[in-house]
Amino acid sequence: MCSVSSIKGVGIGFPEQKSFHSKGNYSLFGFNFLRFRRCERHAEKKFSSTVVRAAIAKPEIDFSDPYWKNKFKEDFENRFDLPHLRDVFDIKPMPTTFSLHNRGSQIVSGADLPEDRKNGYVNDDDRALLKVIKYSSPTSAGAECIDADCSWVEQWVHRAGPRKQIYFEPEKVNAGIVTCGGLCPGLNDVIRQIVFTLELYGVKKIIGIPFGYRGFFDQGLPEIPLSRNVVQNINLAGGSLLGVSRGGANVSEIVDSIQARGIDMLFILGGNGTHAGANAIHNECHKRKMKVSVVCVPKTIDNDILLMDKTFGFDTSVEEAQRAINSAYIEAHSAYHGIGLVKLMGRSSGFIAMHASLSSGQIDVCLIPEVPFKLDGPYGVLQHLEHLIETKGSAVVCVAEGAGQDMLEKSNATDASGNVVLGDIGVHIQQRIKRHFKEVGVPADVKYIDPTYMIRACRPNASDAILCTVLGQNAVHGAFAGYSGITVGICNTHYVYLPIPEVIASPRTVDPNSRMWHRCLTSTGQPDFM
Ligand SMILES: Nc1ncnc2c1ncn2[C@@H]1O[C@H](COP(=O)(O)OP(=O)(O)O)[C@@H](O)[C@H]1O
Ligand SMILES: O=P(O)(O)OC[C@H]1O[C@](O)(COP(=O)(O)O)[C@@H](O)[C@@H]1O
Ligand SMILES: [Mg+2]
Repeated sequence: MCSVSSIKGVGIGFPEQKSFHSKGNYSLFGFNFLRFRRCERHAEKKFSSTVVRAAIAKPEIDFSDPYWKNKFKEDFENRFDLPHLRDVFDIKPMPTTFSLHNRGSQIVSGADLPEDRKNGYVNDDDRALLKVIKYSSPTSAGAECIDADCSWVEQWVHRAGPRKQIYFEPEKVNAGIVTCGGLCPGLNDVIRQIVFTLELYGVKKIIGIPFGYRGFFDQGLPEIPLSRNVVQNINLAGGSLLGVSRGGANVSEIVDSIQARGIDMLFILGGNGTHAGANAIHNECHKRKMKVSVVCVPKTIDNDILLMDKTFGFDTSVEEAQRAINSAYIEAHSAYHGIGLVKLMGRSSGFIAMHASLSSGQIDVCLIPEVPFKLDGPYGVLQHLEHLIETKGSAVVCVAEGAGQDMLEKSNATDASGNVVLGDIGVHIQQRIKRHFKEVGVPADVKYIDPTYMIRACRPNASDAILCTVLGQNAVHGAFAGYSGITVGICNTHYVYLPIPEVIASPRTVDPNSRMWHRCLTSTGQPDFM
């Protein structure tokens, strides 16, 4: 039995938390050194929409212990151990039907492969290194240290890919796919690859659940049968073939619906909220002794999922944002004392704004949620804009939607998923700029562009399309390998499986001490606005 009382859980609040806790003058991984088992780790999760409470205890490491590194590694291995159907069921694997040797319609099972084609499978013990930089000191840029000396400790995570042995008979599999949250370029590409790969294993029954978690219990929403024919061209359009939605996640009702439909492999595409729901679904299925594999594919243009290089759709959004930035730049440069202002998405993370600013090379001021700023005063944004108008004759500002929320009136309103409804920082800054220049008697021509929905409704660019392909295929391999409660990701260019709680303990945010933020500041030339 899992005992909750044995764990001291620390609430990890959305969205303010950083991915790493700060302790003393060096940053310390938020790792749990209590060695509780996986079921315990999940037990204390309370799923409210805006707060995910992960049972992550504050690390108490005895650095005087000569074996602390070994203990750390052992603990890390335990935490990143992947939940498996074997943990709950007495099941035996069978040789895979996923062929590395495809001859047209003839499927060659893994067992019958010729010798020279048998080394294409990933072993359960294969690992990828999660952290690849050895920081020599806690003061190194972006340093993520465990101890005061920033000692090097290997952290390995599980490699994704097809296994030689599988835990489902493909002919009997009943697979479901659902897309939740907001839109993101590449959703259709992932759906398409999941369907293709399932069919390659030999799966005959694949359904799409319409409009996110809502589709599980809204009787008026029929499920969508999926096959290679149905999904063949869906990657040519943005959006999701299945539709998306926020809110309405009642885990017990969803699992009732999974049970009633006989789904035994569920692929869930979504962001941190969706992952929290997916983990709850995974736990509930296991509690009810349902042999269901729940596998997520992280979807968020905000790029706010922990541990991975990036999420699909992010690159595309950054690229799409260029068009808005370029328009703002042209407007600003063509006007007398022109000021262009672009608001980009990013609820609690400024990745899109930072990357779009950097790549465009046209931004003078980039404002993100992670870095506080003032509009007024000698070091404020407005004063700097005055300086830019005086010296350059124009200026372009890029602001992430979650930035500067402290200067807006709080409404306490939430959306259907429980996400805080943000004040419109773009409109606020636009008004403040206009007012300021009027007050100081300097003419300024302010043009405000809000392309937020345009940057996520498009189809993915080539590199995102490839990422979607690999993630979608790996999601299916993970389910056949018998894992559940996992998500797929790319870490240091390698594809991996990660336990869901580890990637949503807090939203991933821009580290103001990172090289990337410093590069952004170097590029914009902006001062500190505090
Ligand atoms: N903590 C949670 N537990 C269970 N379900 C959740 C949780 N947070 C959000 N959800 C559900 O997940 C879905 C998507 O969440 P949302 O926050 O809108 O998007 P995203 O997954 O992109 O962050 C919604 O249906 C929402 O009700
Ligand atoms: O208007 P909507 O659909 O709520 O979407 C707005 C939100 O979508 C996002 O782009 C992405 O959020 P999700 O990852 O939760 O889908 C946020 O940056 C933004 O606040
Ligand atoms: Mg979210």
